[in-house]
Amino acid sequence: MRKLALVRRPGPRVAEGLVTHLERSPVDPDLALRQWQGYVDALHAEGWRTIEVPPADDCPDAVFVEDTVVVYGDVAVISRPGADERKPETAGTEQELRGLGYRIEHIEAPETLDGGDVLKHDGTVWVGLGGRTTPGAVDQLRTHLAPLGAVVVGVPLAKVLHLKSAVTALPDGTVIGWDPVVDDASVWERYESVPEEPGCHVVVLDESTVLMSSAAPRTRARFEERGLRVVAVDIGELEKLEGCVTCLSVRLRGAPGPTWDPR
Ligand SMILES: CN(C)C(=N)NCCC[C@H](N)C(=O)O
Repeated sequence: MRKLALVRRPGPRVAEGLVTHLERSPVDPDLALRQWQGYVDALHAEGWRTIEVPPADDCPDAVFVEDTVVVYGDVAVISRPGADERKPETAGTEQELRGLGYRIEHIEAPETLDGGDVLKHDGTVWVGLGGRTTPGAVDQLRTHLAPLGAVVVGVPLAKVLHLKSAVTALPDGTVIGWDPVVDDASVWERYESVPEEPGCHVVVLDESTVLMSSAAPRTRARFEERGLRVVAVDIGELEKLEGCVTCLSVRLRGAPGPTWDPR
């Protein structure tokens, strides 16, 4: 697996980020930046290289770079974020992925899609249909990804911001979720619930390693019991803005395109 990820450092207005399903609590921008740096350092320590997307400092939520794109194989589908404040965030991501040789597609108006609603595993792409992503955008995504063999499935989402606020997948494909915010766990053949909300978000670093929040120690212990190695990071300031570990990067694991330039 190629270990390369896009990240975007938090801007000066990060504390003004959107909150939808949480009570707003004060965010310390300096601590948020240090925690983001800790996340990036953890990726580097695990052998990942990172590329910083140019800042979008007028957009408080720009650090949640995952929401700006869906990358599958050599295609990058640039999102059209559901929140108007976030729409300008996509330009920098597009510029970076175009430079890397990805084939660029777009979610077109009036439809909207946030990358945080998209969970991929082994050829299946589940897309949460909640407050940010529309059914028409799921159809557009299917049009772009079906030629690559992906099966794109819309799933209900009412209780949280994004699909990946509720569920993510372990390296073996087991989907893990925090039951109180999962609308319909029967969507997944292999589903397991975890005991803590921040525990349902993992970033797969390799076949036996996951990155997760340090705010879920009981879930961490469970993952370790099943033989996974866990890298835990404190991203508390970003969690106050409904962020999680997945939102802070776009992992570029797919097959390189014909014009791929590893830089
Ligand atoms: C999987 N998740 C949760 C994400 N990919 N993104 C989180 C975005 C949070 C931001 N304050 C917002 O409201 O847009």
